[in-house]
Amino acid sequence: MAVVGIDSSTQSCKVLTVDDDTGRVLRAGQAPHPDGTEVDPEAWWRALADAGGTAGGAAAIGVGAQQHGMVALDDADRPVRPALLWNDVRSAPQAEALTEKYGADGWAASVGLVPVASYTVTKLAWLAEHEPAHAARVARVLLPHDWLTWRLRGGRGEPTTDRSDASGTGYFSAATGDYRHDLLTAALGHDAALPTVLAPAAVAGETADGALLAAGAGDNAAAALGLGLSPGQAVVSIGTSGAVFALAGSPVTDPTGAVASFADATGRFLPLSCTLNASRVLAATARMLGTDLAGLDALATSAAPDAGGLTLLPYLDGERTPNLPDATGSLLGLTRAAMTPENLARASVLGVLCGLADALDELRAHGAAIDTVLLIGGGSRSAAIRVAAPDVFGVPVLVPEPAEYVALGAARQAAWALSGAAEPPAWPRPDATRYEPAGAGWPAELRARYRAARHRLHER
Ligand SMILES: Nc1ncnc2c1ncn2[C@@H]1O[C@H](COP(=O)(O)OP(=O)(O)O)[C@@H](O)[C@H]1O
Ligand SMILES: O=C(CO)[C@@H](O)[C@H](O)COP(=O)(O)O
Repeated sequence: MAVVGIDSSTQSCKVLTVDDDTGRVLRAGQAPHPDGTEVDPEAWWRALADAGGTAGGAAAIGVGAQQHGMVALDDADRPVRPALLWNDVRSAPQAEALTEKYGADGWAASVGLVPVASYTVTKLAWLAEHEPAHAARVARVLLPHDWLTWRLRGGRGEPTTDRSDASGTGYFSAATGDYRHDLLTAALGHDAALPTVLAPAAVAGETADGALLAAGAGDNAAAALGLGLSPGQAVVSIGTSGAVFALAGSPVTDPTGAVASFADATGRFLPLSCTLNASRVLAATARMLGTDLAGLDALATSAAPDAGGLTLLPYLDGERTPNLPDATGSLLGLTRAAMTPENLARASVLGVLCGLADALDELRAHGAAIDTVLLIGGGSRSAAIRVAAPDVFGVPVLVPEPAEYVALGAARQAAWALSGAAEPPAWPRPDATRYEPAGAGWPAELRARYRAARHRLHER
C-alpha cells in the first residue's frame, strides 16, 4: 500500500509517496513556501496541495514540519495573525525576561530547554507584549505539523501533536510527558487549549477519503526516523537551520541552553543543538561572489584548507546557538593575500561547519557518544561541505544518498500507524558515501581561531 510523508519545512513543502512494505519512494513533489520569518499557515496548506500532499489515494499520511512555529488560533480556530517561525528573533527580549523570571536552571529542569527566540513560548510572550488584542483572542496554540494534520482531518475533532514537536514549545516536558500550562500562562497572560500529545504510532484521525493520519513529528525527529538513526551516530542537517542531534535513552539537562532535551518520534529522546545560520550562508556568499552554488563549490574546493586565515563568523540572521539574536556576521583575517574569492567561498563553508562542530561538542558534553556523523539537508549536496566536514568534525561523515529524510521519516511513521505494530517497519537504510578525516593539523587551529573570534567579538 502507498503511504505519504510530508516535510513542511522553512523554505518548502516536500511530499513523498512511499511503498509501506519496502520503503521505496514511488513519487515526490515539492512546492516553495513564502520567504520571511512569519507566514500565514494557509500558505503551508497551498504548498502542500501544490506538492501533491492532498491528492488522496494513500492508506496513511504522516506530517513532519519545521518546529516551534506559533500557530495561534481564536475561538473559531482561525489564526489571529501569521505564524511566527523558529527563525524569527523578535522575541529575544521576551526570551531573556522569561529566563530571568524562572532561571535557566529552572527552565532546563522543568521543560528541558532554556528560552531563546526560536521557541514557541517566547513568541507567545512577544504577542502578549506587542499585540495584546491578538493575544487576548488566542484560544488555542498549535505547531505547524499539528495544524496541517488537523487540516488534513478537515478541521474535525480535537487537534493533536506528538512528543517530539511538543518538546520544542517551552511548555511541555519530554521527560514527564506533561504540559506546563503555568509557563504558557506566564507567557501569554492567560491559558489556552493545547493539542493532545499522541503516542508515537497512534492514529490522529483520518482524511475525507479515509487515509489514516499518523501523529506526525517535528522535522528533526522525523529525519531520525527516516534515517533509522542508531546510537553512536549524530545527524548534522544543513537546511535552513543547522540541526545537530542524536538518539538518547534519557533526557538531558543543559542550563546553558546550547542543547535542548527534545523527544524523538519513537518514545525516546533527541538532544539537539541548532544554529540559525546554515545553508543560506552558502547561498548568500555565492550571491556576493556573483556565482551560484556550483560556482561556490568550485571556488571553495580550490582554496587553501584553512581559507588562508580568512574567518567568517556567519551570524547573518542573528544566531541561536550561541544565543546571539542581534549579532551580524563578521569576516576576520583580511590580508591582501587572503582576500580571494576562493578563500571567501571556503570561509563560508568553514564558518557553517565550525558552528556545527561546536554543536557536536555540546552534544558530546551532554553524554552523546558520537563516532560517525550522518550529513543531510540541502547543504549536504555541496561537495565542499562534504569534503571539509570530516576534518572539521573530527569523525567520519556518512552522506546518505540525497533524499528528503524528514518526509521519508513521516512516511515511515504513517506506515507504522497503519500497521499497529510495536515497532516501525524495518525499511532498508539508505546507501551512504563515507568521507574520512585527513588527519591534518589545520582543523584544530581553525576551530581555535573561530572560538577566539567568537569570544573576542561576542562573549559578554
Ligand atoms: N548543492 C548545494 N550546495 C549548497 N547548498 C545547497 C545545495 N543544494 C541545495 N542547497 C541549499 O539547501 C537549502 C534547502 O535545503 P532543505 O534541507 O530543503 O531546507 P529546509 O528543509 O530548511 O527547507 C537551500 O537553502 C539551498 O540553497
Ligand atoms: O528549530 C529547529 C530545530 O529546533 C529547526 O530545525 C526547524 O525545525 C527548521 O528546520 P528546517 O526548515 O531547517 O528543516
